Order: sequence, then C-alpha cells, then structure tokens
Amino acid sequence: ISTATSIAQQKFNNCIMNASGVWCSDEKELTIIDNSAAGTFVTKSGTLQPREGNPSPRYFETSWGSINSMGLPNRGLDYYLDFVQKLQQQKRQKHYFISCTGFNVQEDLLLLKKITDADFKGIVELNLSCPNVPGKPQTGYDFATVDMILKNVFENYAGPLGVKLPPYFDIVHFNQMAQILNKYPLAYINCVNSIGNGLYIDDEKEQVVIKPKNGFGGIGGDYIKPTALANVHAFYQRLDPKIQIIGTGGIKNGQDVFEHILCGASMVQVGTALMKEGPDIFERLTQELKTIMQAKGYSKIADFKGKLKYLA
Ligand SMILES: CC(C)(C)CCc1c(C(=O)O)[nH]c(=O)[nH]c1=O
Repeated sequence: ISTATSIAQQKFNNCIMNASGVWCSDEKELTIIDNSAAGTFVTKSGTLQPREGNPSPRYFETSWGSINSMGLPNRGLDYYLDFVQKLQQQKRQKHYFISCTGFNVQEDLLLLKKITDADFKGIVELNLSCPNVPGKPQTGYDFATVDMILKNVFENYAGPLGVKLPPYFDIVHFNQMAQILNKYPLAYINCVNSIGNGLYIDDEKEQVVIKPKNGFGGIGGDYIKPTALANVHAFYQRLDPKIQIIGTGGIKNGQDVFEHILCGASMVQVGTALMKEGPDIFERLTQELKTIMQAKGYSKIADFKGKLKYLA
C-alpha cells in the first residue's frame, strides 16, 4: 500500500506534509520535518526582509483547534532559499516547497526573481492570503488583483508554482475564482488557509486570548474541516485537471486525510494538529491512512482521489 503522490511531476514518497507556518520557521524545525515521516516540507512564507511579527500571545490552542495572528514572523526569503538549496544538494531525490509572500505585486516579482536567480529546483507556494493595499480585502478576496498578480507572476516565473488560497464560502466565488485560476499554468492550488478574523473568548476572564488585532485571528483545526473539504472539492470540480490541489484544514487523523483525497487532493498539509502533537504525527497519520486504504481495498491514492460520490 503506497501513500506516495506527485505534484508538478515531482514525486513524493508520502502525500502528507506540514502546512506553511507550522514547524517551519528555521532550519532546526525544517530539519526535524525533513527527517520525519512527512513526504516533504514547506517553509514559513518568506518575505523580502526578515520580520519579527506581532507581539505575543499571538497563537492560542483550543480543544477544537487554534487561533493565530502571528503577523508573518519569518527569517526572510534568502534564509529559506539558502537552507533549501543546501539541503537539496545533499538529498537530490527529494523535492521541497518554499512559501513566499510580498505586500504588493512588485514585491512578489522581486521574491520570484530571487528564487529564479538561486536556480531553485523545488516548488514555489505563493501565499495569496497576504494583505493588499489598505482599505481593500486580503488579496485572495480581491479577484481582479488575483488575476493581475497571476498574470504578472507567470510572465516572470518559469518554475513550478502554486498558490495558497483563503477559504471561499459562496458558490459564485468558487466559479469566479476557478475562471481566473484556469487561465494560468499553475502547478497547484492549496485550499485552505485559516478562516480569517475569528474570535475566541476566555469566559472566566471575559477577555480575548491573543494580543494582536483585539483578539481577532485566523482559525484552524476541527472548526474548519467542512470548509476545507468543500473548497478542495469545489475547485476539483471546476479546475483544469492539470492544476492539482493540495488539501489543508482540519486534518488530525487518517480519516481526515482520506476525506481530503476523496474530495480531490493530491497532497495534504497539517497545521494545527502538527502544532499540538509534533512531527511524530506524520507517522501516525500515514499508518492510519494505510489502514483505511487496506480496509477499502485501495493500494494507491489514485484509486480513490476525487471519487466522492453524490446522492442520486
Ligand atoms: C495573515 C498574514 C500575516 C497576512 C499572512 C501569514 C499568515 C499567518 C500569520 O503569519 O499570521 N497566519 C495564518 O494562519 N495564515 C497566514 O497566511
């Protein structure tokens, strides 16, 4: 029974990996994920300059998931590029993802030029949940801007590249986004980023639990699995099959991985549950998925990928 997969013709011996932002901020964390059962890793979204991010507490765990307003703390794209290139020299048969985000399209293009100049051979994940110009919604919710960014990106970057998308909640938005995404040679799309601007309250103290943004933050974990599955499947139904889908959101056991693949995911990423359990989770998720596949008579993920059935 194999849980192997491929994205943009790059093969991975396991379809389970970390989500950007979790266990991927420095070489210590990335090395641990690299040596875990995960098929590969994606780095924290790198920006042009290193960033401290928001004041703590900026992450909080609840029984059903998590809330965060990290503020994009990262070592800067150059740091992640240097580290991944060095690792790539040692492990030629393994491929890695580098995530990046600019605060406008000019920055996005500068980041991609750095990646081109470094002769990076892995896969780029462009985080579209980044802020836009003040007064406008985050990039992923500004469809004209998404179109403009992708047009510029694919005029300037030749390597395999995917985008990390925020969750959508309206069928017309799935249609509108799919129409834009289908215009571009994307290697994949990654659905979903955290559900933005949620609020978690400590009843005893009658106060919020994270400091930035008066307690507002991105929601992850059990709270978001139905939304994540719907986004994976909605785009699976609408996108050119050449554009693969990475499923992220609410994965904490083998059943959740199975469901994301059944909805159309070729790869899955784990965030909140990885934060709670640590990198040993990858071995557990892989075994649980294999047990489910065995019970159902599937030998590889292609046997059931996207095969979600509807009621007649
Ligand atoms: C929310 C942004 C800071 C604009 C981007 C980075 C990011 C963060 C973060 O660094 O706060 N948290 C998430 O759950 N998803 C993200 O994409």
